[in-house]
Amino acid sequence: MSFTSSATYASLKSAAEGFKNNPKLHLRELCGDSERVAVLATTHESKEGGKMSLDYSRQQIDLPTLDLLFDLATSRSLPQKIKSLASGEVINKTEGRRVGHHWLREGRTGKMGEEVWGVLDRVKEFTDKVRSGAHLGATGKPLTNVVAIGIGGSQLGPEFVNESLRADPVARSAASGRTLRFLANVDPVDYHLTFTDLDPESTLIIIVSKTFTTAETMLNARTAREWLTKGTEGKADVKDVLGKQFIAVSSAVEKAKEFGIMEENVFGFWDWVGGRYSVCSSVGVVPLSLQYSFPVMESFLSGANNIDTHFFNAPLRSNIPVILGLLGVWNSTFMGYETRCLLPYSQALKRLPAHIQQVDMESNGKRVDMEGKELDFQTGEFNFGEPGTNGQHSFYQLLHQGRVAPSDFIGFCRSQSPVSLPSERVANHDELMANFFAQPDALAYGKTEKDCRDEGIKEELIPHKVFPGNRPSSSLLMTHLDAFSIGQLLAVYEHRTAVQGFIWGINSFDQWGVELGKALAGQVRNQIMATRREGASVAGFNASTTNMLESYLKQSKE
Ligand SMILES: O=P(O)(O)OC[C@H]1O[C@H](O)[C@H](O)[C@@H](O)[C@@H]1O
Repeated sequence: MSFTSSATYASLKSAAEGFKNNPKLHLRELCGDSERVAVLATTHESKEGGKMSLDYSRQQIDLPTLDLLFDLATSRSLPQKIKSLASGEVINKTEGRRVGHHWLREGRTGKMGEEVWGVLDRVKEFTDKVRSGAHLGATGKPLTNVVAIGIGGSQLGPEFVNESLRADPVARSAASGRTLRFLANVDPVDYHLTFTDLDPESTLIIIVSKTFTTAETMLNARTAREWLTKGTEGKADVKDVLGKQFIAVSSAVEKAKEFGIMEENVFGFWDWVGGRYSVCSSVGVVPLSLQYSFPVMESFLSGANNIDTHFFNAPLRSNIPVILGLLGVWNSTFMGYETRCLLPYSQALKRLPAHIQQVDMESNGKRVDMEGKELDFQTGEFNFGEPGTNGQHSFYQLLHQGRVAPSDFIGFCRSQSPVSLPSERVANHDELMANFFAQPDALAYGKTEKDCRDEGIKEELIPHKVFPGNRPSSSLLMTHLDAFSIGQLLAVYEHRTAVQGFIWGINSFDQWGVELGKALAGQVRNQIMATRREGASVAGFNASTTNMLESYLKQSKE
């Protein structure tokens, strides 16, 4: 039976209708029910990560709706689908692949332990040698600068983890004297900003590409190779420079070799690791171990594994990724909210929203079900976010008085870098967290006309100062943010995405929607080349593109 013709779908649809414009089901009322609040909360605890507490009492659900959501999970065979993911069935059917990013963090005794650790042992050996100075650049200088060139999943995950670790005391001290930069955009400005102040003799370049065909990455790779060889010209043999300072991470080892990278300099991974799920493979572990040391990355992998185990084993009602995924489906499919926000109250998580944007939108923005049948409902959400408190001074106006965007607030009990001034009423981290606790309530409760009158607000200003409230959010409170808990957080959001895809009945693990634009860009590239080299006139495009392209070719200089 199709998703939308099932009885559970109909019940949830009518439950959602009941929540609209019903003052009795306003969050102000629901949040006052302490019994309900106690049910809509769960905690996952681990020795290394401390507590991860999820409170979803500010979601527009009551207890009967919650039961319906768990019925939906069962009727959509969620437990069986989670099992198929864990056991390695070919669930990415359009690409004929298994989905095994969780195997990357299972440890030596895991299902793919031998293969995974075959690579990880090499990564450890290589990164230890670079960090200790046993492996030097071609002119004998220590390789203290690393540039990782990659885009999409080959950049966003590693960049998010890099930002998250920068202020962690253990990682920070391990990174002392080292720099790690990422180059993603094919825009030459990005290349310029990345390389301009680096010394080629002390720079190690990593080309990160699962396919080793991505146009942007390949052009940046050729450009960086040129920078490296020019910058060391006359000081060392080119072969030696490339052999010691130019390495690759890819699942297409042959292609990397064809590009000119020596086999011993290629760190592989497998086709069962999707690009956007690859940060736990060499994609993340090579650059981040160079920066922060292999043991730090091992701890990150253990954190992700800790949540994999939770996801694969915990009952649905206390399973954090399952609950978050069901809430995602509830808010988008039934309540009709098309957007959602990820709001970490942590500067270290400033790139988490960007990473999860790819994980989620590239996975679940689909138009057909697993069998290729066109869907009669929308899947996926627009995801965006910024760290708090910055977002509060930017787009929260819309969240409070404009459109509704269900939000996930993430906060930590301890700061990575505490600051406390004796002259201040609270420590700086407490000030941050005061906002973490206040904003969800402001969104949920709002401010009524009566509240405004009681405050003595002038009558004509009251409409402007009313907050409707009833804006849903969840809060995730964790003990601290370190390599382990970063891994946990990553896995929570990876699995949330899978849950939503499983419920919707789509393939969350392919991404055919990125291909068309790439193909058209190829046609434009050929035209630009023909015009620049042979003066060929623009042909084969629609009137709009022809006009704009002609204008571009006229105005731009090569
Ligand atoms: O790692 P690569 O093969 O270079 O791919 C880089 C990225 O580009 C593709 O277009 C996909 O949409 C992404 O999922 C992928 O992460």
